[in-house]
Amino acid sequence: MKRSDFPANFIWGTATSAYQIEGAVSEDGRGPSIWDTFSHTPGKTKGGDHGDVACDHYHRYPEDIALMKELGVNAYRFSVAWPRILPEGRGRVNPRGLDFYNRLVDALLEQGITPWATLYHWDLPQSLEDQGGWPSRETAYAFAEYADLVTRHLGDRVKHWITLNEPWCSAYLGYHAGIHAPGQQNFKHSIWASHHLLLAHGLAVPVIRRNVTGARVGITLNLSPGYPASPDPADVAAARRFDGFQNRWYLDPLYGLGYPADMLALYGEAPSVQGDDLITIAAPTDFLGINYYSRAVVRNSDLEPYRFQYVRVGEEHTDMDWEVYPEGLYDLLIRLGREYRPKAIYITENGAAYPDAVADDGGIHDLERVRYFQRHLALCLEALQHGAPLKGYFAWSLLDNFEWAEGYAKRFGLVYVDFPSQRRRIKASGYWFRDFLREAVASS
Ligand SMILES: OC[C@@H]1[C@@H](O)[C@H](O)[C@@H](O)c2[nH]c(CCc3ccccc3)c[n+]21
Repeated sequence: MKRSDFPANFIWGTATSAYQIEGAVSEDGRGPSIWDTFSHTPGKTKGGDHGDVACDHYHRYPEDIALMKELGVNAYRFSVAWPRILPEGRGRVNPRGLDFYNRLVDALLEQGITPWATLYHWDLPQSLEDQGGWPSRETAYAFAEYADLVTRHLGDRVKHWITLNEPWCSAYLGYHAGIHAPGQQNFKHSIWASHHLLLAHGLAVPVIRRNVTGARVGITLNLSPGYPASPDPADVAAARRFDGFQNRWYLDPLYGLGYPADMLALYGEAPSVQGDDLITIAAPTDFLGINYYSRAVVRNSDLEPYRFQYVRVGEEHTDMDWEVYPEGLYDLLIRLGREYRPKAIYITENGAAYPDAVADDGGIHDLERVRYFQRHLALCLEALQHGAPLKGYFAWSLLDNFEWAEGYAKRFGLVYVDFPSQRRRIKASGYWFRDFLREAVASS
């Protein structure tokens, strides 16, 4: 499989997010986010890690753009930090926050790299959380105001916009599982949060289109195909519930189907839908972003409210203990193409954590990660050849970075970061990706 097997206009990129790489959390007027609060709360992140410095990208972005150039990517997916732009979430604008993204975008364009901006990658301004956070409908309106401000300032140069990164994570991990910021464990709040996140997306789509000539707008979802652990009908039903919990709860409203009836019945908790919300949420988009890492295998369980249990399967697992299962990406792409018929699909994240180390020769020989990329790209190609509307691929991630609750212990980068010195080193996977993009590799 080689680059020229893909369409000539296929987008090849790397992805990051603001809180995971920027650092400079109190510089140039940035306000606190829920991840500043959460990561500084004892016990919430591995080793008490936080994003205060991270990859110091706020200062080192020219060097990081040079790395993207060396890898040969033609696009870069980053996120805009809401608390840099509006330190209190709404109202007072921080011009130095906007200036950073102006500098970043101009530097990318200068290198011929197309900027793809995610408006929200989990760093909700703390003051909005203090006023209710995503369980409050007001936060959806605040997001639309934020989207308006950012796209008015960057929309002349940034044409590709992703409203939200993974609303499932913000709602479920943040408000029910409690393992992500703000760390609540309240099922009802997580359902309300999911609705207000989708509403925020729907409110922002027309705002972005109004502000950006030629805008291409979409949302990024973390989707996982669910497989029953056995042919037992109870396990098959559990897999359907998993699919509703992880995938259909978001896909159905976004594609005009409303919330899935089986899940509404299961939850017994209706989202706080008002008026035309479902029409707003189903605003037509230009693409669907998918973050794919692995599949789920589940069996039946009495565990309320989802009533499924994960089953650990497979021979190969990454450092996150996620099964390496590229076939799941193929199945997912084919299903989405058939069932939801998005105009275009971009893999906005795909990658793997492995315990990378600098070898005696100074290299990082992450051959497992090379293999992970090769296998997943091969299945992307197969899905594309079988009709999936796949138009691009962003590797997660450009740099080793702050991996949320796992802190800096989990490395996903094509580029190794030695955090004490901030020195970057391209890993074997980075060189492989570079050669793949240059078409210098022998076709495998
Ligand atoms: O965990 C690797 C990446 C994160 O670094 C990204 O910020 C985030 O967009 C992202 N999503 C997923 C899949 C969903 C997930 C995220 C974190 C923890 C568990 C599941 C994996 N990743």
